[in-house]
Amino acid sequence: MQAPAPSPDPTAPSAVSIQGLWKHFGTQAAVAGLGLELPAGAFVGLVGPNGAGKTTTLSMVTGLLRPDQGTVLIHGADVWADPVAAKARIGILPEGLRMFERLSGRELLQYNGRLRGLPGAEVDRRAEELLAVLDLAGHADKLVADYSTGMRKKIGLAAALLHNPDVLFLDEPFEGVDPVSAQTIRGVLKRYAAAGSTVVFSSHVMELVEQLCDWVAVISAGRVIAQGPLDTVRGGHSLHEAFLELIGVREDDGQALGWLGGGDR
Ligand SMILES: Nc1ncnc2c1ncn2[C@@H]1O[C@H](COP(=O)(O)OP(=O)(O)OP(=O)(O)O)[C@@H](O)[C@H]1O
Repeated sequence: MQAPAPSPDPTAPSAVSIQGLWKHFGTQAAVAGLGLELPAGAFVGLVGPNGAGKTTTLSMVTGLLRPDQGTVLIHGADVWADPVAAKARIGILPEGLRMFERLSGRELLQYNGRLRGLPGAEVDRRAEELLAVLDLAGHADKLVADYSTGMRKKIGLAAALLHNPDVLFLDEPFEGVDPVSAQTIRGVLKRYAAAGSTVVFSSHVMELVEQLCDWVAVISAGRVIAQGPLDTVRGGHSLHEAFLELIGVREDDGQALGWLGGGDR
């Protein structure tokens, strides 16, 4: 049986340190002074309602979108001042990942491995292991263009893990993934985290976050409104209940949609 992941030490230096992060789109502040400290070795769930700013935050934290203001450190390396050092330590599975569609799954991993500066033989060894563990060995020579949604998530995850990063960021890794593939992805992530690496993923599925994560950050309107160990954030309730409470669920005023489902057409 696999050993449980060691609990993160909140006093250890942060794996990810975000301070005063801002991003405007036109006049709208999508991320509004967001701050976050994530301990090394934590399995972090980033939750928040639609439009809260999770994807925008992850894009800025991983060097894909330039912030208006603020700093992001990955194990002390500044993502925007020292991108080469910071990016060497991270793996990313973005939402709606665009990939080289005319490469096969195996070629995509070989290409990514060489980009990361790994020796060819090591890339081949790791790629074959990842393809096998993620149940993609039988599809390794198929073009990525012909992969299903779940297969795309899995090959994207393999590409993000190939250089064995210290911190892995995943935006909605389970969206559109069937239960079998989800189980495979969960297994790989747990194994990765059990070895002391840090995982940060966004999700709307509270049950999944409760199952996997030992650390949670709740984002609303571009800010962090709660962060800490899972048990502290949910405070004796389910995460679902705590989330609704923190966000402040809007009451139905009883007036809207009065026509819906009635006899009036
Ligand atoms: N490129 C863009 N141009 C304009 N507005 C944007 C852009 N990207 C995001 N936004 C806006 O910023 C806000 C935050 O969006 P973001 O995608 O970060 O939220 P999210 O928490 O990931 O949402 P969801 O859970 O629905 O994926 C939203 O109001 C969104 O409309």
